[in-house]
Amino acid sequence: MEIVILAVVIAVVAFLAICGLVITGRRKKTRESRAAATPAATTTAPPAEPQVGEDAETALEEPRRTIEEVGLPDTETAPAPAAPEIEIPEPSAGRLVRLRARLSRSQNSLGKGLLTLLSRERLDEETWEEIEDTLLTADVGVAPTQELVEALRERVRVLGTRTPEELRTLLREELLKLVGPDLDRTVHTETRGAVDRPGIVLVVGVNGTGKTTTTGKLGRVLVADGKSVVLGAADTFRAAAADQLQTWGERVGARTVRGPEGGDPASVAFEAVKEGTDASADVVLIDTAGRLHTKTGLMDELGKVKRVVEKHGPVDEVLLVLDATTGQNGLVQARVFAEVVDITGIVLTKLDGTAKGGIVVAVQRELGVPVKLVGLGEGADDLAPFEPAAFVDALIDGE
Ligand SMILES: Nc1nc2c(ncn2[C@@H]2O[C@H](COP(=O)(O)OP(=O)(O)OP(=O)(O)O)[C@@H](O)[C@H]2O)c(=O)[nH]1
Repeated sequence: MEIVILAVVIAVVAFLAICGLVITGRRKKTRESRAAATPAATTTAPPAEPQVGEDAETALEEPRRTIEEVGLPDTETAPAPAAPEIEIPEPSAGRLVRLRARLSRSQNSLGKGLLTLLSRERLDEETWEEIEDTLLTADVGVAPTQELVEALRERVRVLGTRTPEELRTLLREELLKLVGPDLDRTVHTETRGAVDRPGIVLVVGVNGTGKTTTTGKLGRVLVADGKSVVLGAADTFRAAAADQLQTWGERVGARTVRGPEGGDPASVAFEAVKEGTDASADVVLIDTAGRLHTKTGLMDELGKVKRVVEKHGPVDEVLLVLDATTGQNGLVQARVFAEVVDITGIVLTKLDGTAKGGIVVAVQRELGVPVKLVGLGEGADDLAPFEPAAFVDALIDGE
């Protein structure tokens, strides 16, 4: 009997031991699988709220490489920086006709306005006054306006009948007379006489009128005409102006001579002509500074540039750049510059952005110097030789 009891106790103990082992094993498995899931959640999902201070999570960083482990780029096989591409500028002939839409868009009020007034049933005193006002608003200037109105009145009176076609022809002829169809508008880029040096062109004007841009664009016109050009960045007061000019030059393969910022503009101008001569270039274009602080200051600066350059020989062209949108203010600037240097030609920029095309007439009268070039946009080839007939046609015909 005792033996039977002992056997039952052993059996019960053995059963309990087996059950205990199975439960422990299951718990362990559950813990392991939870542990496996947890790290993945902390690395990928961002914390719901940003945490700061001690609560902040430490940034997870990639293992850093030491300097020895970081390889240097293979300089021998790395591609060399591409040389800037040389552009082929558009030929300058006929540009005004091609860009005429730009002009007429902004000048509509002048030509169209005049034709509408002239086509009225009765050309009474009031109408003639309105015609005068239209011309004055377009900055034609007082004296030229009176001349035009008088000439038109007389011709309309003599003509008697007046069809729209006749009126258009009359207006065209009278406007053309004012603009001056016979003035010499050649930009003189060639040396006079048998001298072995490049033509010298000085570009002057108040900063912001488009002087540097015009110098760059003119360089392109000359390159398009088959000439070799050296640019002189004598506007040393603004480093960006020299950079700007150099960029223009690089685009057409023209070299730019520049000096240190704040350096002597005259010495840069002198060097530019010297380099142009040594390189047998056809033309040297010199961009000058136009700080209109005082007339004497300007006179000193520009006068010196001109004098120093003239050690190489006479300057062939002095172009004054004027912003057409500045109206009367442009005329005041023109007067000051004309007292300081002998201007031989005018460049009117931003004619695409103004309805005051009459400034062409006014400024020519003021200085007795022809408009030779006009700026009709910010594009590289938007500088056009000025052609009076194409200009007047654009005023009258509009778009
Ligand atoms: N719409 C229009 N913009 C022009 C024309 N000519 C020049 N500009 C713009 O006028 C701005 C001034 O031109 P710049 O050439 O920098 O003027 P700047 O007189 O040389 O002035 P600095 O460089 O300060 O000496 C630029 O944004 C030109 O693109 C033009 O004919 N039409």
